[in-house]
Amino acid sequence: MADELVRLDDASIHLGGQAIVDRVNLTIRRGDVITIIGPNGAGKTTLIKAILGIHRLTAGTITREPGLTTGYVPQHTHFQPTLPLTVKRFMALTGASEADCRRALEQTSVGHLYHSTVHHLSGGETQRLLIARALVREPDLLVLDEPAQGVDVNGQAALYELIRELRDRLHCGVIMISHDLHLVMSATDRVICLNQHICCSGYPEQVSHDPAFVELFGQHVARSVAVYHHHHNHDHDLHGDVVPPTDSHAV
Ligand SMILES: Nc1ncnc2c1ncn2[C@@H]1O[C@H](COP(=O)(O)OP(=O)(O)OP(=O)(O)O)[C@@H](O)[C@H]1O
Repeated sequence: MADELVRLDDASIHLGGQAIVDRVNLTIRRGDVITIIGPNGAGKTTLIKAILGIHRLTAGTITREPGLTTGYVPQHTHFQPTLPLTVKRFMALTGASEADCRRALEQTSVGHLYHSTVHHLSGGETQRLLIARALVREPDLLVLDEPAQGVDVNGQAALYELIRELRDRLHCGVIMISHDLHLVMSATDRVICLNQHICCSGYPEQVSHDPAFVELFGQHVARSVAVYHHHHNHDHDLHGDVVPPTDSHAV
């Protein structure tokens, strides 16, 4: 199918004799922003490593678009504190040209930090630097493992906004793992709830009402996510005043 970047059919990964990922079916297309949620140890990182080709499937198939390039932001990046490392040097380690490094840094709005030391960056700046590194090869698919970790709440919303902007500007696909359920529900097109197998998946609002989601995250979380992702039950006129909904908006 057109724009299909990666397709998993009944994909399983067994590690140490256990099914860590169990018969997952998933298609990622250009333009998608897909978020994987699920409890600790659910196999989320293992699944995205399979998408990247780091883990081999033990059953099922994975099909990648020929010539697919991926950009990856791993869950843990440790900067050695005893080594003074500048943003410039960190980006140069990718082997990309200075122009490409600078372009990627501009794309994540941290171009002004080119000569800064990586240890002095804030949580949000660090994550933007890591996304910039993943962008230097102009990936078809951006794979992000908890991109908002270490970022304050306002910064998290801005980061998810950036990810959507990058998807629009670069016309790539995005698959990410997140634990920030509220932000996920507002910033993603499709949610996959993983607990070895896919418990439920779909548009954020569908998923938040799914019994499997409620079972995994509890009534309280499900209710708060559903409230957060509310429908407007009214429209506004040209002056901003509230008016009854038109038929096309009625829910
Ligand atoms: N090489 C390995 N051999 C055996 N078990 C492994 C291996 N790698 C990971 N696991 C196990 O697989 C399970 C899933 O790990 P994974 O990191 O994919 O989970 P996760 O959903 O990303 O978790 P978290 O949200 O805590 O990051 C864990 O129980 C982990 O201990």
